Amino acid sequence: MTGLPLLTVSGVRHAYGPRTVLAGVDLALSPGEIYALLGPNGAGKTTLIKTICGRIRPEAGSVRLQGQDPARVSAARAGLGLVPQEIALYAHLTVAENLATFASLAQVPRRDVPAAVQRALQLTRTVDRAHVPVRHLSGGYQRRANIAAAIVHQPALLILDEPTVGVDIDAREALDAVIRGLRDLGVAVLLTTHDLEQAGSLADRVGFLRDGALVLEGPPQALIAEAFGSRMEVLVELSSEPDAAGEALLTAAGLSRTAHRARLWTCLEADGYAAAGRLDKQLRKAGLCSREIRVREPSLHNLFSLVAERTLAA
Ligand SMILES: Nc1ncnc2c1ncn2[C@@H]1O[C@H](COP(=O)(O)OP(=O)(O)OP(=O)(O)O)[C@@H](O)[C@H]1O
Repeated sequence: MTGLPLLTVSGVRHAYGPRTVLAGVDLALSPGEIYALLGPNGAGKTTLIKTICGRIRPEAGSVRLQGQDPARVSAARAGLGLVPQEIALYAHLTVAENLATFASLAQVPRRDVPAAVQRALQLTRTVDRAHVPVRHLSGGYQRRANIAAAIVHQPALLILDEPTVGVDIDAREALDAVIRGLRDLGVAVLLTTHDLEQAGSLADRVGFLRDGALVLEGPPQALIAEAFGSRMEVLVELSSEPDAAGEALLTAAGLSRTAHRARLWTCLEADGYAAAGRLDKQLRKAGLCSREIRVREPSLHNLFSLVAERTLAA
């Protein structure tokens, strides 16, 4: 992270009818910084992105990109590139044809278009697919081609809405490498994601949006250390889904169900390994079979649960 903020969002408020979605959001982003915006479904992430892009005018507060308001000044909008959730490319055109089209739309001078296309292909590692129609590309290549289209005019800020949707695990590393490469060139990157592994490994800072405000913000490892200290996560994977009595027992033992799998239960303990042994015995005695008990360092998943459950100390 270097220099003064490139993007400043101050006290932004927005409502859809009676429903307030953004209730005073403050956010600053510097050149060469990756910021991951996290939050449950419907938290307002996409609305905030639309506001930053100038597509929604906030009812209160302000957005400034390089000192200008993107909702009013088209030159400010030229300073950003957006990769939406759904791939937004011409499916029948090749990657290079798409990039040339997007370059022209972004008013790159005609003589500079070939070099701009080449640069975007190289930065997104899509040179080998330059002459392939987009509809024949894998999900990972389509996403990178969409990033290429968003950066062909060399914006200072790149915004990615859910970049890992439709991208398989193997292609994610390549995607992350492209995002890091852009960051290293000084591009500021703002992304929304439900992929907490990606956010934890990629972002310089994360921000949790809840109830229309950023309730927690900072470097992921520092936030995790601050929230959990030296506690470890104990994960219990049961052989089968517990019945009501089993659930009561697990809850009484201090475990809570993970969001994604009914058989996977978790708790945070100061004495992680000893606690795992204790739990194992306790569960066996009660007739609950665990397939595996793991002890690991807390992650953004734990922090996300903590924030979502509003149990974080004020
Ligand atoms: N055009 C609209 N009119 C009315 N309500 C809307 C509109 N767009 C979004 N909403 C509502 O505003 C809330 C925030 O939506 P938004 O898409 O910003 O959330 P999000 O955090 O991006 O969600 P997700 O993670 O599911 O993409 C949701 O309750 C949504 O239903």
